[in-house]
Amino acid sequence: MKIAIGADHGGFRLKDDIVTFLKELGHEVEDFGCDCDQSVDYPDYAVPVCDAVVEGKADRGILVCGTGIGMSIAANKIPGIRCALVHDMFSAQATRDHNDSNVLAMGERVIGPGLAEEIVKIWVGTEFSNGERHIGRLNKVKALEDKYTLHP
Ligand SMILES: O=C(CO)[C@H](O)[C@H](O)[C@H](O)COP(=O)(O)O
Repeated sequence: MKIAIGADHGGFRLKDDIVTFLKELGHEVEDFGCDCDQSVDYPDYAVPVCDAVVEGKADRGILVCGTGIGMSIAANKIPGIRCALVHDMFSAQATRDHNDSNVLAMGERVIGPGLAEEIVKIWVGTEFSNGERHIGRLNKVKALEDKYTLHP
């Protein structure tokens, strides 16, 4: 799988750990930064990761900031992105199974690398269930994108 990844200054250490972990699992990773603790703005790193997913240049995306919240808020503004903020293994499985989430957000200031790696492993390895009820709900989410997207 090809995975795009990005972080702000609050998440780059965990992001770097996840990059190494994903490569060990045999995945291709495109790292959009950042790479140091100089203060940056999370939307600037959410956008290139999400663009890569929406444009089909990456299969999935992973975003890390201090809490994962800022990244998830920014990512979910982008049509086509279903970003899940996850800090437990049950939700990692459920959000793939039920929501077909294509971006995972986590917070370096919330969880440690051991749990984050378990979450990534489950999230990357779980397929969408294709359940009829879930497809119907996702279609309603897509309809919201159309309804609330500003058209010039
Ligand atoms: O957006 C966030 C919180 O919802 C992220 O966790 C950021 O990483 C955090 O806000 C950065 O905070 P800092 O005080 O500027 O380091």
